[in-house]
Parts: sequence; C-alpha cells; structure tokens
Amino acid sequence: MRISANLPNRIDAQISLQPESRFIGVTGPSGAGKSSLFRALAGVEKSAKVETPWASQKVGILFQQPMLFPHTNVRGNLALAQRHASPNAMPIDACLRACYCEHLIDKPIHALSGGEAQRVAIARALVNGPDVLLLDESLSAIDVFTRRKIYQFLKNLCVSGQLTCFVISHDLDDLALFSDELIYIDRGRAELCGPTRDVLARVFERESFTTPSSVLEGETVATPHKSDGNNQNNNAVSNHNTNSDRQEGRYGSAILTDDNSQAVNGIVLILVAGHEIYVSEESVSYFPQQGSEQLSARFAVKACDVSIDTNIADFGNASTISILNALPCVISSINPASTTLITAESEPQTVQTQHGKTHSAKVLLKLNVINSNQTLYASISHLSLTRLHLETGMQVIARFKLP
Ligand SMILES: Nc1ncnc2c1ncn2[C@@H]1O[C@H](COP(=O)(O)OP(=O)(O)OP(=O)(O)O)[C@@H](O)[C@H]1O
Repeated sequence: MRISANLPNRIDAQISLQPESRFIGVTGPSGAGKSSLFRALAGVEKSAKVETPWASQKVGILFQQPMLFPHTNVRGNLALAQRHASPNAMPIDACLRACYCEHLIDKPIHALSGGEAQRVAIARALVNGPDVLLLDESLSAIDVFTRRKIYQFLKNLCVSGQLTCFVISHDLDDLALFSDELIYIDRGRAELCGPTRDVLARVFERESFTTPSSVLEGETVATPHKSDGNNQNNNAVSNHNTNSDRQEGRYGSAILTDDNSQAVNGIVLILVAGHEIYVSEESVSYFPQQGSEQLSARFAVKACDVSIDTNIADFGNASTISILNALPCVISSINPASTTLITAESEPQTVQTQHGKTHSAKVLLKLNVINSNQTLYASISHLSLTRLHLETGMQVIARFKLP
C-alpha cells in the first residue's frame, strides 16, 4: 500500500506499507505533523496533494475532541450517522456494545464525560460503516482496560478485512500491542515505517528512551476461543462478520472474537519460547496465527520491570520471590541508559564518579530470548552490572513482574 501526502510547509510524507497491513500505528514528537497528515488523508486540507489506495472508499476521521452534535442526545447522534451509512455498516446496538456505551444511549451530549464522549464518537463512526478509519488520539481519555478492549474490537474488524485503521497515539505500548506496522512522523516526513517491533526499536534508540518496552509474542495456552454463545460483543462481531472467508484465507482457522482471553482472576497464561508467562488481561492483544488454530498473543514489557538473575541453574525454582515470570536469555548488548529524554515518569538519573564526572546510574541491556528471535530490554543499575559481572554473550535469566 503506497500513500503520499504533501501539504505546503507542513507535510511531505511518502509511506509504503505491506498490502496485508490493516491496523497501522502512527507516532512521533509533538508538532511533527501527525494530525496534519490525517487531515490531508481525510480530505479536510484543501491545499493538500494526496495519493491513497482508498480513493473510492469511505474514510472516517476522529479527533481527540469527539465533535458530537450537541443539539441532540447519543441516540440522535447515532441516528444521524446511520442516515448516510454504507450498506454493510454495523447495526447501532452492535456499535454501542463494541464501544461500551449502551447505557449512554439517552444521555445528552453535554452530560458525557471526556472518555464517554470519545466512546460514543467511535460508535458513531462505526455506525457510518467506514472502510478506512483515521483515529487521531481518539481514545486518549478512555481508561486503559476499556481502551484496549475497543482497540481489540477494531483490530478484529481489521483482521477480518472489514476495516483499515490508522491510529495516532503517544502511547507506544498501545501501538505495540495492536499495530501491524508503525509509522514514525518527524518534521512532516515519514521518517520510519515498517513492522511494529523494528520501528519501535529504532524509535527507542532515536528518542533515547531510558526504559523502552519490548514487545513479546507467544501462544495462548488454553483453547483459542470460548465456545459459549453468551458474550454480547462476540455476537455483535459475528452478526456483522460477512467476510469470515477472507479471514480464513489470510490466516489460519483461529477465530478472533471480542473476548479471546482465557483470563483467570484477570491473568492470562502465554507460552513464549516454550515458557509459561503470566500477563494481566488488559495488557494482551490477540491475533490469528498463520496456518494454525491457535491465537497469538502479544504483550509489552517495560525495561524497568526486568531484573537479571545470574543463577541460571535455579531457573524454575525462584519460589521465594514474588516475580512470576522468567525467560532464559543471552545478553547481546550493554549500553549506558541515555539521560537526554526527560519525561514525567523518568527523570534522568546521574551518579557522581570519583573524578567528578557524571554519567547515567542505569544501563540498558538488550537480551536475546533463547530459542526465539525475540528481544527483551532490561534497565538495571551500574552497581548491579558491576556486582553481577555482567558482560555480552553471558547467559542469564530475565525475571519480570506481570506486565
Ligand atoms: N491549520 C494550520 N495552519 C498552519 N499550520 C498548522 C495548522 N495546524 C497545525 N499547524 C502546524 O503544523 C505543525 C504540525 O502540527 P500537527 O498538529 O500536525 O502536529 P502533531 O504531530 O499532530 O502534534 P501533537 O502530537 O502535538 O498533536 C505544527 O508546527 C503546527 O503548528
């Protein structure tokens, strides 16, 4: 899929995506041009020159501000959207369920909270039946649990070929979980574009993140879908799923529903490189595996949550610590954690050396997970690096708390 957009003095972006990519994340620094790109792609910017593969298709755009019609209530907003809906658009009740706003149907717009208004705006967009949906930080006010459920619903529509989503977000974990490919915009240009994991790694390097997240994938341990027909959202998807044959064609026979998880007490078990890993329900995204009945699960692990254990003989035996997860790894690189990025979460940390110079108190380890091609980051102190005599090529156990 090739996209080009030119908006004088603001955007000059050439984007090349794999034809099968349906959920595309977009990120980049503030003021980089992400919103301008979306406005150009949606045809809102009249001076923009744009080439997209969806010229004859229905494109919807949603901003951070929901822009609902204030003179009517939620029901009225949805009814107005339905007037111009495409023939295969989802029914109103299915859209409401998917966006967790059935209970809001009779509320006036001024009485909605910020997150509720964003949920209604997404439901309204779905009622319209777009082929392509551009979401510009449109879920930013929604709590993480609900937000990821809605992303998973959109992802399922994408997997079944009913929708293509472009999603702008500053939350890299959200994008890591759901995106097939990621675009990084800087100074109006698509500086990076490609598979999510690769682009993320380069974004972390480029922006000198002190605690990057690694994206791990594995298989769900239990059966891929619940067989009971009692899930309302599940029904909403299957009622609308007119393209299930397309899903079968592109992927295996795994079925994505809106409740894929086999969570027990909010915890999901995932097999990564043959090891059982515990992940909290809201931190997992699901997608079908090619040629398999099993669903793949994806989750992100923050570098600051990973500890290093050199006692590799004790791999499965750490019964005296609370950290649940362990993966055998080989250290592939050791780098000083950068101090250039200052965020609310991570102030740069420095230590005073004997010679009066300062350097970062942390180092970033890149770890190759043994028996897989997956990478894990660990952010540890210089003190631990020295105390444990860590060096590249060394085999260690990476232990991390429930993501
Ligand atoms: N209508 C406009 N006319 C002229 N310049 C604009 C207009 N809207 C935005 N800009 C400028 O274009 C640049 C890109 O803005 P844009 O809103 O696209 O960035 P962004 O990447 O979405 O930022 P953020 O992450 O902060 O939302 C900024 O320098 C901004 O000041």
